[in-house]
Amino acid sequence: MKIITTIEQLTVHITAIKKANKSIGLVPTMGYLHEGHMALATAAREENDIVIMSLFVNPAQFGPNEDYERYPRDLERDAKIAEKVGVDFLFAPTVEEMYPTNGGIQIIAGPQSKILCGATRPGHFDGVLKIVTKLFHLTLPTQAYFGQKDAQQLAIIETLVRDYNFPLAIRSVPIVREEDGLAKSSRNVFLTEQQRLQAPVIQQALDLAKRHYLKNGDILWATKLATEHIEYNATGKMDYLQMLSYPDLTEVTEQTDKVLLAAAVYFGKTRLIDNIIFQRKGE
Ligand SMILES: Nc1ncnc2c1ncn2[C@@H]1O[C@H](COP(=O)(O)OP(=O)(O)OP(=O)(O)O)[C@@H](O)[C@H]1O
Ligand SMILES: CC(C)(CO)[C@@H](O)C(=O)[O-]
Ligand code: BAL
Repeated sequence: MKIITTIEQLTVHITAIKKANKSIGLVPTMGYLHEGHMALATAAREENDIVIMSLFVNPAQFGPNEDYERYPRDLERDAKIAEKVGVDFLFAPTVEEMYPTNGGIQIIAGPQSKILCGATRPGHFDGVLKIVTKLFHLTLPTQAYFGQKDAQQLAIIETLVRDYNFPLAIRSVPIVREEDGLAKSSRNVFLTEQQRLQAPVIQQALDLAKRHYLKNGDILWATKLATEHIEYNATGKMDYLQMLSYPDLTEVTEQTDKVLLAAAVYFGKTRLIDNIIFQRKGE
């Protein structure tokens, strides 16, 4: 595996790969790798000739009072993990390398970005689209891999790619969980022992809401029950727990096929997200 830190080096490799007519699988990450990222890389490894993983804590998607500074970083550790799962190129640029100028041109995400995480993190998805657009242009992937844990992000990136005719396919990978159901996340390292024990309530609550909704069809009641389940069983503070049509992220109606039940909960300063996606009329 080669570690690359500059756009110039990356371009040399991409040009050679394209010339050899090889397919490229891109796995964008912010590093501090865990089994969730490894599942993305494994899927990319199976489906492409060349796998490129990017590792970049993107300042553009963090708000001023968020955890950009304290986000966990460990390039040496990540490089070992990436190599093990068969990544060919690890692209780990600096902020100056990615954002050397600010010409003021922005990519603004649409209505899908104003709710759920976007309501709490204004501008977050604009920052995500900024970096993924750059990564798509720099790596020219045949396919790019994203996790369903960030279901809203996935839906917004799919919209960008569809509406702006990016010549690549978006591949989504199911959520990888700890044995007790907690979704794997780089931010889990920030949890205290007590918070870590409580954190699986998020998934339990989402399951409860799903079962209740499929039985009674009452969204308000299902989401209220699930919210209370978290509030009763954990010290975490609710950000949101909502049920929406997926992937458009609008209100659930009789026409809705797939439903997203998503939650974000603060454990101290650590904000965890999780979701489940299911057929409105049951599997
Ligand atoms: N548990 C998981 N299962 C599947 N995919 C995941 C999981 N966790 C992260 N991913 C995916 O990995 C990619 C990179 O995510 P990122 O580097 O932000 O990791 P993260 O663990 O989600 O970080 P954090 O939870 O702290 O935001 C994203 O496409 C994300 O959806
Ligand atoms: C897609 C991404 C790597 C862009 O910084 C990030 O939002 C993430 O890790 O999900
Ligand atoms: N996986 C989402 C990245 C973020 O929290 O900024």
